[in-house]
Amino acid sequence: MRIVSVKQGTAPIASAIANAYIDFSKMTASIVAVTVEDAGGKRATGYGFNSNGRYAQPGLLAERFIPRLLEATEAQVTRADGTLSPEGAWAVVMKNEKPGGHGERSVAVGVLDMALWDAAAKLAGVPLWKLLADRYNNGVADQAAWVYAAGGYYYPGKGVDQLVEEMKRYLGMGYSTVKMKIGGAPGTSLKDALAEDMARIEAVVKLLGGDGSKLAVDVNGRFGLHAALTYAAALGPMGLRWYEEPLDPLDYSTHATLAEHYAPPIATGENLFSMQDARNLIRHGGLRPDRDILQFDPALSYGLVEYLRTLDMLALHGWSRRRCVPHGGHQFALNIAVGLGLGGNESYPEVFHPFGGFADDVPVVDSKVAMPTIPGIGFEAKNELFAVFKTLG
Ligand SMILES: O=C([O-])CC(=O)C(=O)O
Ligand SMILES: [Mg+2]
Repeated sequence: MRIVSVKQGTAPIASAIANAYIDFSKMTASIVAVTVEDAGGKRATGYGFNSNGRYAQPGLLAERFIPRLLEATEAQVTRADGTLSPEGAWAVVMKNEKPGGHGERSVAVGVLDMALWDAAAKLAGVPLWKLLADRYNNGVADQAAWVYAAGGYYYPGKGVDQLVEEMKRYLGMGYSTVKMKIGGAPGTSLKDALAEDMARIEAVVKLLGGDGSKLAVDVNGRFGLHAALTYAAALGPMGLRWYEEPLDPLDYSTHATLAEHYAPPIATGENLFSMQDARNLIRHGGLRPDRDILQFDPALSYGLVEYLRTLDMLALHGWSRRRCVPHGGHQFALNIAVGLGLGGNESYPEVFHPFGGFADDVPVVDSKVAMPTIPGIGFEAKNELFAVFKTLG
């Protein structure tokens, strides 16, 4: 195996939406194309991008990670059976990088990792979910992935009626579980913010036939312990699907305190970018393996090579993979969910296009989505996204 070329670009995913912590008015994503050639001269180009929420990483890619990948020897990127080794490539790009302090280099490495897995599956002539099932899951893949519709963002002039209309559209698309943002009411007291959010939440739960277990709410890490507990007291009786990122993602002991006071599921992890950070959450966050949801996003956190380490760590700590529902609503995590037997995947029916969303013409039925059978991650079956990759030449 030989790395032939690596190209990178930056694509906009800006929009007027906001969560409780940031708006997306200047959001960008890195895109890469990695061309690989096997010993028989067969070439494949894999594509990668970074998940929403972190900006494009052109500097880190150009200065460190792409040059290292281009300098990799054939032996370094080849497995014993002659196939492409994303693990070997990972070790090459991470050479001379100290542990800890992950910053956003995990985002840059994740973009390359995604492209390498896409190329590996294309060279093998199989969809990535199948390659993963065969290599790491005893050949067992799920038939489909459970997906939920994430949205319910704050948007200028958006009131409760528009929020309910948006959620109604998701139900019409085949989703049965939806997610909305909370905790973002600007400039109000905690009491007023809670009253406003409860009105929004109650309107959506009413649309869901009164079934709170079909609604997740997402704070995007905005609350401190007092606000998190105040909301927890109000949300508890509603039996929501989960209460997401109520606290700063790195404040583990405060999660443990919240978990003592809030019995229904808590979800977090989308802003933890390494196996070690994930392990600290598991060790110190007081989360409960029988109900809580782990949202580590392989595209933001050094890619699938690192995510495999995270899954091993979870197994050692007695956590099932079914508790993992990655953040990011992208096809990469969808392949991982199906091929490795996770609990499901996020989906963004109306935001973060064209990076969010799955293959064209694959309908969501009963909140489940099946996988295309084309080789690789499936980008070629998603026209709008593939058009963006084609700009790399
Ligand atoms: O709004 C965001 O940053 C995305 C997010 O939290 C999610 O999809 O769970
Ligand atoms: Mg979130």
